[in-house]
This record gives sequence, structure tokens and C-alpha cells, in this order.
Amino acid sequence: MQIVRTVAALREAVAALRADGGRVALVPTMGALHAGHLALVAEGGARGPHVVVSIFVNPTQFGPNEDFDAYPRREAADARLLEDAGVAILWAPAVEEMYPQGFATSITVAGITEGLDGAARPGHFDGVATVVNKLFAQVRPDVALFGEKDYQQLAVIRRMAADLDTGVEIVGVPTQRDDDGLALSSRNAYLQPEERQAARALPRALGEAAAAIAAGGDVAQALEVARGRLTDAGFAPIDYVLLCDAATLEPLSRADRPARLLAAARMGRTRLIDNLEVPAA
Ligand SMILES: Nc1ncnc2c1ncn2[C@@H]1O[C@H](COP(=O)(O)OP(=O)(O)OP(=O)(O)O)[C@@H](O)[C@H]1O
Ligand SMILES: CC(C)(CO)[C@@H](O)C(=O)[O-]
Ligand code: BAL
Repeated sequence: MQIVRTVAALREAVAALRADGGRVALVPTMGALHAGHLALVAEGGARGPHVVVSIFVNPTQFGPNEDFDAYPRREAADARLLEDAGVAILWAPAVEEMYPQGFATSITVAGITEGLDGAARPGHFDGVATVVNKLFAQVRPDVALFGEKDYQQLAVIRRMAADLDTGVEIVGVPTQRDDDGLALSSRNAYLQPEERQAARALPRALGEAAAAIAAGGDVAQALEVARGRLTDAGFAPIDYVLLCDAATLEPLSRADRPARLLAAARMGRTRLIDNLEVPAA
């Protein structure tokens, strides 16, 4: 596996891969890798076979009071995992390589970014759309893989990729979970042991609400019960627990079309998100 840090070196390395034939798959990450990321890499290998993974903790998607500085950075361990997983190129630019002096462009995706995490984290999706667009321009992959754990992000990137004619196929990969149901996330490392125990309430509350709604139960009531379960477990504040149209992410009061249940809440200093599919009742 080659580790590259400049756009010029990246272009040469990707050109060498392409000379071999076969498609190039891109897996964008912020590092501190876990089995969720490795599921994206495995899917990338199946659709590639060549896989490029980026590790870049992107400052423009963090708000001023968020955890950019604290975000876990462990490139050496990540590189070993990626090498073992058969990744061809690790693209790990410094902030100055990605955003050189004078950088002045931002991409805004309207509509789908306005609720949920877009409302809770103003400017977040501009940062995500801008950096993902840059990653697409730098790597020029055939296919790029994103986790359903960040469901709104996946929807935003699908919109951006279509609107900007990127020619990159966007593939969503199901959420990988710990044995007790908690979605794997680099930020789980922030949780104290007792918080980690209590965090199980998030997938449980969503699972219970999804089952109640799928069985024809009242949506508002199911969401209220889920919020209560989260509060009882120690989550505060709860940013949202909502049922949304699975494609547009418009909030729904009835599950009369393919829908997604989405939640974000804080456990101590750790903000967790999760979501589940809800089949039409
Ligand atoms: N549990 C998971 N299952 C599937 N995909 C995941 C999972 N966790 C993260 N991903 C995906 O990996 C990619 C990189 O995500 P990122 O590096 O931010 O990891 P993360 O664990 O989501 O970290 P964070 O704690 O910042 O949310 C994204 O497409 C994300 O959706
Ligand atoms: C897609 C991404 C790598 C862009 O910085 C990030 O938002 C993430 O890790 O999900
Ligand atoms: N996992 C999405 C990136 C972020 O939370 O900033």
C-alpha cells in the first residue's frame, strides 16, 4: 500500500493503478478506523478491485464548539489495518494540502441538508459536500462508498454527485453494529464505560419505535416513547428523534411510504447518531 500526501503524488499513484485496468473505488474516512470502515473497504474491493482510502479530519465540517481537536487520530494503526485489507492507496493529506492559502470555494446542497444534522450542526454539510467533491476530483474514482450510519450524509452526497455530474457511482453500506446493537463509530471511544453501557438504549429505542410504527402504531406516540427511553438512559440533550421520508428526509407523521427513523442525542460529551429503516405499514 502506498501512503500519499500530495495531490500530485496521488494522481501518479492512481494513474499507475488504472494502467492495470479495473475500476477504482474510493472510501472517504476521517480515520480511527473500525469494522464499519472495513466493511466499506471490503465492498469497495468487490466493486473495484482497486481501493483508495482517504483519511482526512476535515476542519470545515466541524463547528467552532465541536471536537475537531479532540477527534482521534491514529494513522499508523489505521495504515496497518488498511494494508491487511488489501487497500492500494492511503490518501492522507495535511490540511494545507487540501485547503491551501486562498481557498475560497464552498458547495451547498439545498433542501436535504436543512433538517436533522443540518439543523443541529450549521454549516456541517457544506464542509462535507465540499471536501467530498474535492476527493472525487482528486481521485476520480468510478465508485465511492459511504455508510448508512450517516444516513443524511449519504443522501446529501447522492444529491451532490448527481447534481454536479461527477460520474461517480455512490454506494451505501449497511450500518455495522457492536453485539449489543450500538452502531460502530470512532466517537464511541469518547464514552466512559458506564456511558457505553447506557448508550445501548439508542438502537433499542429506535428498534422498538420502528417495530411499533411498522405494526401500524401511532407515529407521534412511538417517537415520544423513544425520546422517553433515551432520556431515562441518560441521553441529554436529544437533538431529534424523527420519522422521515427515506429519500427526501422530509419529516413524516404517518409511515405511508418508505421511511427512515433517525435520531441524534448526546451521552455525556459524546454526540451519537443512528437510524433504522421502517417498512411502509
Ligand atoms: N458503523 C458503521 N457502519 C457502516 N459505515 C460506517 C459506520 N461508521 C462509520 N461508517 C462510515 O464510514 C465513513 C467514514 O466515517 P467516519 O470516519 O466519520 O467514521 P465514524 O465512525 O462515523 O466517525 P464519527 O464518530 O465521526 O461519526 C462514512 O461513510 C461513515 O458513514
Ligand atoms: C465523508 C467524510 C469522510 C467527509 O469528511 C466524513 O464526513 C465522514 O467520515 O463521514
Ligand atoms: N461521521 C460523519 C462526520 C462527522 O460527524 O463530522
